Amino acid sequence: MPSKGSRRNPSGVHFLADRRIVDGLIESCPVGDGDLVLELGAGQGAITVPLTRTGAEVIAVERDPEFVRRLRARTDGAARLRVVTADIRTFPLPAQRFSVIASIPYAISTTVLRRLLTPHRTALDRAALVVEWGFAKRVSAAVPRTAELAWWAARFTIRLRNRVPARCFSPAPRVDSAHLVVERAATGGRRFDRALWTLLDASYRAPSAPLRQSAGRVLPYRNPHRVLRAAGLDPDARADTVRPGGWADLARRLAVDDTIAWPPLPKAIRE
Ligand SMILES: C[S@@+](CC[C@H](N)C(=O)[O-])C[C@H]1O[C@@H](n2cnc3c(N)ncnc32)[C@H](O)[C@@H]1O
Repeated sequence: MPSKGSRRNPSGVHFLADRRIVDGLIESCPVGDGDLVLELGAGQGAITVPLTRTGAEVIAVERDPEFVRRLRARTDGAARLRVVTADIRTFPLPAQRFSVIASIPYAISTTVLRRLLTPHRTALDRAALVVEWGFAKRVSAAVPRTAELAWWAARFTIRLRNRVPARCFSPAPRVDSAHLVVERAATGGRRFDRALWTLLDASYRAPSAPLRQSAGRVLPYRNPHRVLRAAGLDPDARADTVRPGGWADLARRLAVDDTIAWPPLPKAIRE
């Protein structure tokens, strides 16, 4: 969502105007009775209203008081809906498991994904998101470009489901968007997280170095070849060519080796 308004679009907001996109989002992230779902940037309710029919408990967050007023009027009487006037960059996220279904503002996509995916104790289960097309390509790339993207992709599967053409919004933005699906992957607890982050941090500091050298720096083994090969990784490959599943496999193997004392996670990942 381009943030600057224009004469044609004073609020700068692009509302979803294609019901098939909304239905597809909800279908890709099934929620129902007993589930908690957050909508981040609810606008005037294009997604909120169909969400109220799923039976899930819905928290719709929107910072624009006028949109909140209209949304409350439109959903008056919806039993399991809470419409909250808040900033999604600071709104406290639930400690209990939750899903997110939302068309998030382009300008703060990284901030929103970081809040949802970076903390190692995040309670996010699944998400179906409409995001800007280029952003979706970056976060769902088979080979992540940064340690943070690799951290996200090793702990969650992130799939670009389909293109959402600009014409599906009113008014239409300048660029297309994408429907992104995020699902928690089976990982392995605190030691897994520590091993994973330590490997990623070391490797992405020297992304063009061979894996045996960069990962080898944090492995206590004199010869890291064997453990890398056992995880299906080529010790001579560049560290920044490893796929998220490869990092996860390696971290899982190393996490069970009690002789390794992994450093604590940095503050940015603990919180
Ligand atoms: C792309 S629009 C989506 C609106 C609606 N969900 C839809 O699909 O039609 C994003 C919404 O996020 C709201 N928004 C932008 N920045 C926000 C923030 N920091 N906190 C809360 N809401 C925000 C905008 O006011 C807008 O309603």
